[in-house]
Amino acid sequence: MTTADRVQTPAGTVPERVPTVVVDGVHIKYRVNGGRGGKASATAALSRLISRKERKARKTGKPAPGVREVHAVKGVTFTAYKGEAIGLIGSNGSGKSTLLKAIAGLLPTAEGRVYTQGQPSLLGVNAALMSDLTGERNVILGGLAMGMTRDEIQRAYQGIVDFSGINDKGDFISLPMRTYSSGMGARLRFAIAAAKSHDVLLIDEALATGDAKFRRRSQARITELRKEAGTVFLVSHSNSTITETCERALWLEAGTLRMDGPAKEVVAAYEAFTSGKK
Ligand SMILES: Nc1ncnc2c1ncn2[C@@H]1O[C@H](COP(=O)(O)OP(=O)(O)OP(=O)(O)O)[C@@H](O)[C@H]1O
Repeated sequence: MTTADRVQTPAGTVPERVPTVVVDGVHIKYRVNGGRGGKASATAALSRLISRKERKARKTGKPAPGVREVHAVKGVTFTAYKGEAIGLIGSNGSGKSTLLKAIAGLLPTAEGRVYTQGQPSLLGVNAALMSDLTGERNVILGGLAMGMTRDEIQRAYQGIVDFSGINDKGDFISLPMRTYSSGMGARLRFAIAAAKSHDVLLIDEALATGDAKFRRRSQARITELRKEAGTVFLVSHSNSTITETCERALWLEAGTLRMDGPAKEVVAAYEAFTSGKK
């Protein structure tokens, strides 16, 4: 632990801040096949797969002809600490979801490193639940995917259903998830993820689709999760959700970190930027 990890409080005590996520000069690039002049056809793609140029490009790390590169995150650096809830804000396509996926270990970095303490869990709008299975089966599936035992899931089951509010207006939990509205699906996914304590919980827009009552429940649960020793990251386009849920915010714009600081200050600067853009 270095002195940089300790903060001098006004009372003169020096509490230890435990870093949970360190993002160090991270660049993330996507490679997209296809583009112009029929090069995106299946035949062209297949021939590229076996072409010498492609193989050579892979060796040199440069994109092959017909492969476009999207530089989504450009040299982002920050440290997150235990007990923090951090909001990620920024315009569409600024790299928020990409950064979250990299912290979750789902995307490789082109440059730089991501270090995490403990197991990161990404809760996205598209979290891997099965739309043909009932909500009930998905609660079990989601619980198992998070490493819970069947007994633990059974004990948590009613709490998850109540938290999600899925059954508030009838017995929807026994219907396939494909019959749910996007808000209902997002609420169930959040309720499943919130049933367990996480070292690092990454939430991508899940709260935006809920109604006011559900948002209040979620905010209360996020506060508890932070107390249970975790770090929470929350991507949202709702500035009020960010200021109500997080005390720190990171503002990404075009892949770079524009600002990192107290959520209220960062959101105010971002709002000034977006209103000035109109
Ligand atoms: N699978 C992908 N393949 C290629 N490019 C991608 C892919 N996913 C995202 N991108 C590109 O990476 C950049 C960052 O996208 P990302 O989804 O991380 O932004 P975001 O800030 O989460 O956006 P939004 O607020 O619209 O959800 C964009 O230019 C986007 O087009």
